[in-house]
Amino acid sequence: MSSRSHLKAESTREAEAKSSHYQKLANSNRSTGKSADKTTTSSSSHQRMAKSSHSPQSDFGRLVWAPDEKDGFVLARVVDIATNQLTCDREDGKGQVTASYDAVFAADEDLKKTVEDNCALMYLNEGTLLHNCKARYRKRKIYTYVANILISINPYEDITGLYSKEAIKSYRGKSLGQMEPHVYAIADKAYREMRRYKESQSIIVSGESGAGKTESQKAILRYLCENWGGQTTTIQQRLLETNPILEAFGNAKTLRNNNSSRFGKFVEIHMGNDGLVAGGFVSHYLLEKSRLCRQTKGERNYHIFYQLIAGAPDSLYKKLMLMSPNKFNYLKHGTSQFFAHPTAKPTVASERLSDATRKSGFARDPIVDDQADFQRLAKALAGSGFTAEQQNFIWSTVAGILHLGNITFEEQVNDTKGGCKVDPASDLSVSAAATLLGLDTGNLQLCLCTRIMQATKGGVKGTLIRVPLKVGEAAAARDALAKAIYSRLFDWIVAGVNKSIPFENSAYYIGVLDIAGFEFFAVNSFEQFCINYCNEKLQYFFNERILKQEQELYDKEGLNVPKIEYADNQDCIELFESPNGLLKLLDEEARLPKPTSQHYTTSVFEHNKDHFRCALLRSLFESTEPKKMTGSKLQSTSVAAKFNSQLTVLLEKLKITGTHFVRCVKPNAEMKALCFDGASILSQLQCAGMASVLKLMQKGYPSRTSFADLYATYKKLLPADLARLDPRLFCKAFKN
Ligand SMILES: Nc1ncnc2c1ncn2[C@@H]1O[C@H](COP(=O)(O)OP(=O)(O)OP(=O)(O)O)[C@@H](O)[C@H]1O
Repeated sequence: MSSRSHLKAESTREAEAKSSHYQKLANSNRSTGKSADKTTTSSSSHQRMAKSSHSPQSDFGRLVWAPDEKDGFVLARVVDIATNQLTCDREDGKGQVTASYDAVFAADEDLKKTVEDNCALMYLNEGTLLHNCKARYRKRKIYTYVANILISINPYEDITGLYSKEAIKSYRGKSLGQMEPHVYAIADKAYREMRRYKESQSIIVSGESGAGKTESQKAILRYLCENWGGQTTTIQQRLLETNPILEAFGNAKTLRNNNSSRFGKFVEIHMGNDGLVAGGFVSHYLLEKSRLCRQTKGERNYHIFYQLIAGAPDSLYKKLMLMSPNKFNYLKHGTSQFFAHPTAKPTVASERLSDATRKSGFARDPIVDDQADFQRLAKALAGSGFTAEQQNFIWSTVAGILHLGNITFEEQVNDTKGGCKVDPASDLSVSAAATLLGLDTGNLQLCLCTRIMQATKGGVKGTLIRVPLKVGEAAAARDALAKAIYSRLFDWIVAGVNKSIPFENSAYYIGVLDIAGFEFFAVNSFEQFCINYCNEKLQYFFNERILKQEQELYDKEGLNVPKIEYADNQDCIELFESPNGLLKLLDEEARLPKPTSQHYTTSVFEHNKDHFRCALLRSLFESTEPKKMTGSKLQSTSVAAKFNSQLTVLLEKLKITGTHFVRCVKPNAEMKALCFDGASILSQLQCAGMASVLKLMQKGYPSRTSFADLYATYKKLLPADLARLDPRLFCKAFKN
């Protein structure tokens, strides 16, 4: 479990952090097998409870963290103690707070401390965690540990030297806690454990949109490539170039993040037996397709469209028949303002600019620069082995999709079947789309205005019939075609990227999972539904790996630590996955001749109305066998089913690797540098399971050291008889 080097690290820490905690949850994933040569020690101070639940009278006049809607917690002094609640005077003079005992946490001991690992505080709870993170964040220290889980709070500004080459070198080979908390330290730990245990590792980076997941993932990738890139620079260069490629096609400006990844990814960095980077592999999940045809006000389509318009050389621009973003239906509903780096002087020709860019200039962002990013993308594609012909195919397909979106339809007045035809005003768009997508213009027109049906009765069974589409249906078919082309293009590009970073010589890998976090919107899209489901699964994995296994270890070692209750979300996962759950019913609905949201929700409620009540009883009667699909209208795998099976594969991978967690936090909704919105941050930390971890640490054994280290410390002072014992037996004797 813990390692020798962690104890060494302790001596380099500040006095206040004396009881080193870096190791506590340390690889609780190893708690069963590889912990045999480890033991635990406890710091008795941590056994004291923080809450004011003990001896109420002694709490009178005490400084506490009291809940606050805006700041999460405020400092306050207990002035009244009632049966179920406390009343406190706020220290900022802004009145009183009345709250239940459970919601108030002792503050007096740790007020002036800021510690690298939150577990080094006297009281481990949400109040002290938030305070510690805030105090550190003010000093531009964005990283804090809770045990060996890293909390990373987005600074929204470049912090000098934080990711420099020197920093990369300085973390190499250092145990967690020897250096300031950093995502590099987590990457290094993963690397060392991969080598030590000869086992692949995963780093799970989570957090809501804009929290900094992608930037963390990139930092980890850079760290590994820079330190263990090996002799040949090609592979590491290609690995690093996956980012501009994936971001161009899979990232977009949203209201929450100018460079939001609209897909999930698991990037494996493969290492050979020599410990050097040997290749890589990117798995991607659930690209948000709805964005392709329509964007929320203030958001954009995928970066590639703007990059191409802003950055394509004149000849390519003409060949692709490009225009200003305002002239494309798939771009003009969102914001079509171009982006540039704050210091850049873009040279985009004025006819390419959108009205918004002409009026307000370029939006500035250090990460998104449409014109320059096009050059970067072309270079990255070439570097990743995409030939000139393949690149042209990509540009043509992207432009073809834009022209496809400009095709509109009108009713066929004389058509008795109520069919439609392509609006003559969009003839040019049809021919441009057909040319660029390599299709026949007439055929494209026909396919957009009709659908093919196979007769199942009457006439000659099996005959294919063309059924005319109404205007709305044809528009929907056009959008579906655009989305299908784009998502297949994305798959093809990722496959090409993977081909460029082969990993035949791989012994193990370090996988970095960057997947969008929980989000809650007034109207949740299907994609968000899937993402939330995925997050429930990951949270379950976190609970199992960190909370459950840690408690099992305490049980196994007979440590008598009281059980910590944590929110078990198995119920919620079953609601998605059970034979009558949300996913299965969705597939069934899609197979109906006329599926409706109303019918779907009704059947979900009907089948699951008692879901959270009589789960046990129901399980006695229910078959766990999934229902067989019979004579279906829908032959292909649904998006939900595909995502579900991808998720199963992913979780299987995570289960057999050592895991490390980076919890990213978005500090404020305005994307402002160093602005700490306490309430929102607290809620993110709670969702990430940090409150439960702290509870466990408070009651459990946050400090650990190996038998070997304890033995080495005391050996010289002991009589020869005892010193002869092997470390494990020695520790046993020592304990008794
Ligand atoms: N460590 C950092 N230092 C400086 N700026 C950062 C850092 N991390 C994130 N940012 C800023 O925050 C923005 C959002 O970060 P990022 O794209 O990594 O978020 P995300 O969690 O991946 O969001 P999404 O889920 O929407 O993809 C970045 O574009 C960058 O401007």
